[in-house]
Amino acid sequence: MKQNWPEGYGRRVLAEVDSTNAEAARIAPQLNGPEWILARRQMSGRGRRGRAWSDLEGNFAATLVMRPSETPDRVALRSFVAALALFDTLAAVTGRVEGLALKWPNDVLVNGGKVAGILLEGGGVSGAGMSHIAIGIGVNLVSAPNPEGLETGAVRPVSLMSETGVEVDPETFLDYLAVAFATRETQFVTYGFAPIRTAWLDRAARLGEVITARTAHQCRTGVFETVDNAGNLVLKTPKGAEAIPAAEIFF
Ligand SMILES: O=C(O)CCCC[C@@H]1SC[C@@H]2NC(=O)N[C@@H]21
Repeated sequence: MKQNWPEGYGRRVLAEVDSTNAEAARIAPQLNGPEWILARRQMSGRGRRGRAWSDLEGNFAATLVMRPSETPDRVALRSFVAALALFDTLAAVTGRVEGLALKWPNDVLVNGGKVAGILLEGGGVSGAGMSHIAIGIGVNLVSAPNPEGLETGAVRPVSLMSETGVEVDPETFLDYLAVAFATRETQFVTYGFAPIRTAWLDRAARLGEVITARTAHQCRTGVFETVDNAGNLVLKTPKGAEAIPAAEIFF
C-alpha cells in the first residue's frame, strides 16, 4: 500500500555515497528540518564500534539527520525510537510480528538473526547542545553479509528475503520507515521515553534470560532484567543489579 510521506521530513535519494552518516554530517549545517538520506549504493558504510558495514546491492542504507535542541542524553534515546520504528516497518512490510525481536541496544532480529543495525552519531556537542544527530540504518533486505570473522557468540546476519520470503526495494522500505519513525517520534516528543521504553521491552529478545555484555574492558554475565529510564541495560549479577550504558551483548 502506498504510504503518505510524513509532513515536515525531507527526502534525498543518492545514486552513490561513501556513507549516508558522513553525508548527514556534511549537510547538517544547511538543514531546515529533519531529512532522510537514502543511498542506492553505499561504498564505505560504517557500523557500531568502528566496524565496517557492508552494503550489498538491493539492501537498505539510509540516515535520518536532525537538529534537536535537547541534551545529548535525551538525544541518545532516539536509538530506541528508531529501533521501534524499524520493528514497526518490518512488521508492516512482512505482515507479521512473529520472529521479530529487538536486541539491546538497537539491532533488529528476524528468526534470531540480525537483519538490521542502527548507528547513532552526534555532531559537535557545545553549550547549545548537539549540532546534529545522524541516525544511520542498515537493513539486509535481500542479502546478508558473509558471517566470516564474526566474534564467537555474535548473532548471525540474515536477510529479510531469506527469512520471510518478502522482497521489498529500498525506496518502498523508506516510505514505510519514514511514516513509522514520524509516529514514534511524535510519541516520544509528546509523552517522553516511558511509552517507548515499555514498547521496546515488549519486543526485547532474551528479556529475563542470562546474557553477556561485553565492552572493550569488561565482560558481565547476568540476567537481563530491564532497560532503565536512561536506556541502560540492567543486568542482575551475583554482585547486584548493574546498569550498563554501552556494550555488545551475546546470548
Ligand atoms: O553496526 C551496526 O549494527 C550498525 C550499522 C549501521 C549501518 C548504517 S547503513 C546507513 C548508515 N550509514 C552508515 O555508514 N552506517 C549506517
